[in-house]
Amino acid sequence: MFATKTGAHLASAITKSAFQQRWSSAVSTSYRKTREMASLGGAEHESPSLVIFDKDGTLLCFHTMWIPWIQHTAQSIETSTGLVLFPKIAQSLGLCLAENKVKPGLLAEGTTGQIANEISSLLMDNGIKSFEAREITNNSLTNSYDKILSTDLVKELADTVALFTRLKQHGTKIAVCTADNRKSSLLALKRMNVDHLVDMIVCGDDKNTAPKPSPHNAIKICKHLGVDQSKAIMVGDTRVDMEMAHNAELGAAVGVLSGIGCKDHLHRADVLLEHIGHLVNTFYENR
Ligand SMILES: O=C(O)COP(=O)(O)O
Repeated sequence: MFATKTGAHLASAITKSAFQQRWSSAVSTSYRKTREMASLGGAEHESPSLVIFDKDGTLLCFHTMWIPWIQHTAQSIETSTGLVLFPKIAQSLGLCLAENKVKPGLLAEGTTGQIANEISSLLMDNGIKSFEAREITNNSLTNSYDKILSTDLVKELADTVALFTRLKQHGTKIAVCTADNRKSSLLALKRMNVDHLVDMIVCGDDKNTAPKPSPHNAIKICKHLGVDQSKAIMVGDTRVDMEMAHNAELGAAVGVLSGIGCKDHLHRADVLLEHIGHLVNTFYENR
């Protein structure tokens, strides 16, 4: 019902702003067609029953929170080891120091567990024993977490309260599926004033979960909320968000350009939006 697989390639030949207009109209046309066909067949147009949101880069500005986090972590590791490692850590996780921007990579797409493994391996490659490497990494990551949680590094990318309220008025369930830990995810949703509007949250450090792009978490959310996978859509800013949606056979993979991924990185998106503020216009008949 939500599959709007219009060609991502259409975009490549046109300029950015023209591209954005063309792309959204191409998407709407295709989506309209799907709806028209559905109503010709006597079926009512159906809006998504569930929207699964990625958190960082989709609801919140990625860079505002995660650049200070990795900077604190690297600083603490350098203090513990006496080695200059920040450039190597940045490179291995996908932080571009020249632009001070997070690029696609583990920092943007991985869980804290995956990031910890990467940093530990890097410390071992630099002569630190395995046990010590893990201990230094874990302590540095935890201290850095505590540091950023005590500051207000939540920068919203759209009016989340308005969007979530609108979705609820349409009877749509809302879930958040993030690589981030539960503690900071809950705090972020609370700071955004939307914690009471979210039906389910799946986080990177939850038991019985699997990192994106595994379909596991998306399927788990659909089952728990009693929604058929084809009636759910996934909204995210990275390749793994799009791949999780396809792997779980969700109704649509919706890419947003407000985070890490550019249009090339998000080439598997069925629908590409500037930011989540355009979601209702794209997917709902009565806005
Ligand atoms: O915590 C991260 O690194 C990414 O989190 P996200 O899955 O919400 O984008």
